[in-house]
Amino acid sequence: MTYKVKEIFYTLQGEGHHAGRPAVFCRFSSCNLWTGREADRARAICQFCDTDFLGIDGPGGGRFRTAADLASAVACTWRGELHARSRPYVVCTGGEPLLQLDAAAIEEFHNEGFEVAIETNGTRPVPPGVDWICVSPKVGAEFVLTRGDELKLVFPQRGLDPEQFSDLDFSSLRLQPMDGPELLANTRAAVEYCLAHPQWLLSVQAHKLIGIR
Ligand SMILES: C[S@@+](CC[C@H](N)C(=O)[O-])C[C@H]1O[C@@H](n2cnc3c(N)ncnc32)[C@H](O)[C@@H]1O
Ligand SMILES: Nc1nc2[nH]cc(C(=O)O)c2c(=O)[nH]1
Ligand code: SF4
Ligand SMILES: [Mg+2]
Repeated sequence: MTYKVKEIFYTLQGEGHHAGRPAVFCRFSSCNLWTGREADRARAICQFCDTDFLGIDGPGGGRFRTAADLASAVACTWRGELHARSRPYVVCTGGEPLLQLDAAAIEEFHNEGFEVAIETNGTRPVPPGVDWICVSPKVGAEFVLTRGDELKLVFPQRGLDPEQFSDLDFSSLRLQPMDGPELLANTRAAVEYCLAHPQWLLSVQAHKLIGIR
């Protein structure tokens, strides 16, 4: 299996439950809910995406012929010291990582000593072995991943009531204001929602505020 990867970089997780945690981000190319081309955005199922995931031309990106090659590139990107309190951490994202991430890659990440997290839109099943599953459902897309660790809902989405999701089997529920022209209003609405529904915690995209990737 060849893996197509847009970029691999070391930064802090900016979002959700693990915000602030150092991680290697492995951004897989392509998504099943948008082509990634601006010309197609208005017809896409997911229209608010904040990410360039097209191609393999980002820092550390490329085609990796084997799972071991991919894991080795991720391991080379980790810059933290080894410490008993924390294992190296890789966040598999995209695009939609579940179009490519398979059991072999997860096993090789583990062999390199990594804890493996995923950011997914919830339309595909997760192979076994992933240590932290963060699901972010999109209105109009199928939704098969009804359990995981973290449900991170971009808010607001037209026709989507967070309470549709609050009884599902996730230990962490997050509302993340939709970035874009309405970010300020969306943030205010998300704050109000969390104040009234304390089962939901706010997720701000901290990396954007502090100017890291
Ligand atoms: C770029 S996506 C890649 C992973 C996967 N395709 C997904 O949608 O979960 C990573 C995270 O960014 C969130 N996201 C994308 N665009 C956003 C935006 N405009 N505002 C806030 N969050 C956004 C997604 O919902 C997801 O939680
Ligand atoms: N710092 C940082 N944190 C993130 N958390 C989820 C991200 C993503 O694009 O999946 C992301 C990202 O792109 N950068
Ligand atoms: S599902 Fe994720 S990667 Fe795909 S377009 Fe939406 S936010 Fe972007
Ligand atoms: Mg991002």
